[in-house]
Amino acid sequence: MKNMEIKKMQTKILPEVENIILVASGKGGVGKSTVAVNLAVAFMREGYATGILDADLYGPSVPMALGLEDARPRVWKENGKDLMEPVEKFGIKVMSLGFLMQKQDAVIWRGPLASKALTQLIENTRWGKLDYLVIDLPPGTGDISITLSQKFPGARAIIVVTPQQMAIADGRKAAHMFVANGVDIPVAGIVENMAWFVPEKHPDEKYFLFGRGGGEQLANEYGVPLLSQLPLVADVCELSDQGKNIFNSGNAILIKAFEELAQKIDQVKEVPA
Ligand SMILES: Nc1ncnc2c1ncn2[C@@H]1O[C@H](COP(=O)(O)OP(=O)(O)OP(=O)(O)O)[C@@H](O)[C@H]1O
Repeated sequence: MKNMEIKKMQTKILPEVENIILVASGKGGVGKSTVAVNLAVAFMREGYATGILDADLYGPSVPMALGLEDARPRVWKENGKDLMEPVEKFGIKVMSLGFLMQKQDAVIWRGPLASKALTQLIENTRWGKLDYLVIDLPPGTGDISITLSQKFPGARAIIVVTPQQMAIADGRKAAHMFVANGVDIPVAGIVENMAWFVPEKHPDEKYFLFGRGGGEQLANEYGVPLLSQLPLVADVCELSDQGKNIFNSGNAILIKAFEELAQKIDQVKEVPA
């Protein structure tokens, strides 16, 4: 399919969004939401109008990572439809099903219902004009991720993995999801999170706690770039617990890594034909 046709299909659903980046992982806990949130902030800092959609219906962690647990979007009716305005934080527009649920609610929808709820969330949110919409997918390769990938044929994906071999096997499934099931989403590259640990008092030492080379191996297998290797830093966990982002940390390595990640993704805007 030609670039223009792909763009046109995407345009129908979100006409005012220029670029969609799907952030995926083969399994939970690898740092997918952390990467999605901080990538969105990095795009905003590059001067782009940016939004983030938390599509992880079963464990929406974006509101917490942004300190927005109690936020509620403005909702109004138009032509019988409930429309919503995203919540703003750090200059980015944020939408999550978490905003519409009580904290103790557990989402027990099965696939088709969950996909329908998400579709409504996407279509009824008034994002306004955006250069980038970052979508934090649920972990794994379930219905929601596949439905969403089919909805946005003009999107690009990044896959977050940790360096160990087991994680690579999961990352491979995520990468495969974007080329199978009638989905044809280009994988922009791999992000290896928790690649190594650097003790604060010994910044020259690197400890490869979870093995090494996994991100590179997956990137080579799929012929895509290894976009970034992010170290394991205690700050990350503490910051997200406090609703802060990497750019509040003063951690020069992480700040540079996210700036470069946003710039690399931005350099290759065109969808390959
Ligand atoms: N580079 C890092 N260094 C230290 N802690 C990290 C790093 N990346 C993520 N974390 C922490 O690991 C935990 C899991 O991260 P996160 O919620 O982003 O993972 P996830 O892949 O989105 O998981 P899930 O899909 O299950 O929600 C969080 O507490 C987060 O703060």
